[in-house]
Amino acid sequence: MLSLLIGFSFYIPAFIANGSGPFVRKGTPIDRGKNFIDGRRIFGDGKTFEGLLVALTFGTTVGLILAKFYGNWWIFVSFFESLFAMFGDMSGAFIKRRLNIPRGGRAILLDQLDFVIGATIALIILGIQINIYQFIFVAIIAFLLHIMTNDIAYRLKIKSVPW
Ligand SMILES: CC(C)=CCC/C(C)=C/CC/C(C)=C/CC/C(C)=C/COC[C@@H](COP(=O)(O)O)OC/C=C(\C)CC/C=C(\C)CC/C=C(\C)CCC=C(C)C
Ligand SMILES: Nc1ccn([C@@H]2O[C@H](COP(=O)(O)OP(=O)(O)OP(=O)(O)O)[C@@H](O)[C@H]2O)c(=O)n1
Ligand SMILES: [Mg+2]
Repeated sequence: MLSLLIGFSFYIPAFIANGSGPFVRKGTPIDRGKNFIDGRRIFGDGKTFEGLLVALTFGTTVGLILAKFYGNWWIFVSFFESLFAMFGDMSGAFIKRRLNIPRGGRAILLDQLDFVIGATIALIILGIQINIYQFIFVAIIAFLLHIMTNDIAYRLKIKSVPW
């Protein structure tokens, strides 16, 4: 059980990074409004440079706390993990646009896990061992937390959709 909690703690920067993006209401779309070859937006207006910046700032900041437990290089790990979490979030948006799901449209599992997959890739690149049980545990927690926090964010008017 302890190993599951330690595995979960590795993902806190990604959670905070993904959770802080929505505080940016209007921003500069990363795809600059351009369309992909299929005539639909590359990412859509939900992926902005400002959101990326806020996500990286908060994700890296939480690394200062993790560094107390895991050593200073976790400040870099948190930055790198937050960056990949946001790449995962952008990949999720890219896939949703290809599937003709509009910005803010629902994509169960993809919405909840896109940033977790991105963060996992970052941890693997950095050689941080995550076993399958830890990954499944984090994926379940992220799925549940995502549904709950999106509901809260919707009620708080932070998000225009509750997912
Ligand atoms: C992770 C740990 C150690 C504890 C979690 C404790 C907990 C359950 C806190 C409740 C969170 C809360 C009160 C949220 C308020 C509403 C909110 C700001 C939600 C964020 O937006 C929803 C969603 C957007 O996802 P999407 O872009 O993919 O649609 O955020 C995704 C949610 C998660 C990744 C699950 C984890 C969420 C958190 C750890 C808390 C939310 C993060 C913040 C409040 C960021 C802190 C930064 C600022 C600017 C205050
Ligand atoms: N790189 C990012 C990621 C998120 N956000 C903000 O956070 C909100 C919620 O993020 P998310 O749910 O991932 O985007 P959606 O609006 O659902 O758009 P999509 O369908 O493309 O996921 C977005 O609307 C946007 O305002 C942002 O500005 N920049
Ligand atoms: Mg979404």
